[in-house]
Amino acid sequence: MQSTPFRTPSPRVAVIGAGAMALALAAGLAGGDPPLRIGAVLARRPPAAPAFDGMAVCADAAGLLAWGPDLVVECAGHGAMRDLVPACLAAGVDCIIASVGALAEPAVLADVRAAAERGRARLVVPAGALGGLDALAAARLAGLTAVTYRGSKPPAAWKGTPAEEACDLDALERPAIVFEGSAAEAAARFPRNANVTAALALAGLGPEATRVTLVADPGLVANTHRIEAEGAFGRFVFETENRALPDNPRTSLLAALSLQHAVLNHVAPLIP
Ligand SMILES: NC(=O)C1=CN([C@@H]2O[C@H](COP(=O)(O)OP(=O)(O)OC[C@H]3O[C@@H](n4cnc5c(N)ncnc54)[C@H](O)[C@@H]3O)[C@@H](O)[C@H]2O)C=CC1
Ligand SMILES: O=C([O-])CC(=O)C(=O)O
Repeated sequence: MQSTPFRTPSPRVAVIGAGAMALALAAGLAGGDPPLRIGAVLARRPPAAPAFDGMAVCADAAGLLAWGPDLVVECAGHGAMRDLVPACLAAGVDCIIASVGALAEPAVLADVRAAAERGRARLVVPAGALGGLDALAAARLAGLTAVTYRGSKPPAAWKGTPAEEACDLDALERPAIVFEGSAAEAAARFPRNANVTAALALAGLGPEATRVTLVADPGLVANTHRIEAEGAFGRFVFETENRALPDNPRTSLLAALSLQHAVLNHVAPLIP
């Protein structure tokens, strides 16, 4: 038998979405050691970037499933997560998702859970642009008392969001709070900027009790995420300053790398 660095000889990995994160994921996996080529993409139109060359292009969930993936990575948006991921899970295909914010809606979480149970498949929720969720999920087992999150991005990253109603993004001279509330509300109102708050809520205190502050800061070039957590375990503070992807100022490179790591974790026998 041919030797392979993966658990199966040729893992069949597909991606939903062909935007900034899918591009970074495809290029990252193909350039890795060992290289792993994503074989299929579900996209609204055939993607032009060379990173997608050679991939089967699918138009819908039926086409994707007909290609025969053993792993699907969603990086398209809340609508794609809600509409496409349950079908993949119900068909027995494991999924890794970027658009975690969709799970802050209890009905969507229930739907996805039921589909995964029906298909005996696994939904993987990566930390995305955040870090520290392994510690938070472990700490939760002994009880958490408070989890707060503060996410700060340059004004350009908040364009086209409700932050435009909170301040004049083009005229900001100092940091402005554009949202304060629960993770549930943050994930729903900022579907392209606050998926991390839903991942934090799932790992910790849930969508209502996780407190969120979102900030537009003209002094920043990086997307900054700060978590503070307290509970029976003690206390931790985790902060990361993330470079954005070249094709999307809202999305951190670390979010794409987190998906890449989750894919490798799924296909490799051992990965640190
Ligand atoms: N968990 C995390 O830390 C993060 C999660 N995200 C999530 O990842 C998503 C993707 O991020 P980017 O690649 O930066 O966004 P992007 O806007 O660059 O790309 C999204 C792509 O998905 C496509 N798309 C949308 N709905 C689709 C559908 N139903 N079927 C097929 N294609 C569809 C769009 O046409 C676009 O090409 C975001 O919308 C957000 O929900 C983004 C950043 C961080
Ligand atoms: O990439 C980031 O920094 C976070 C983000 O957009 C999200 O959670 O939706």
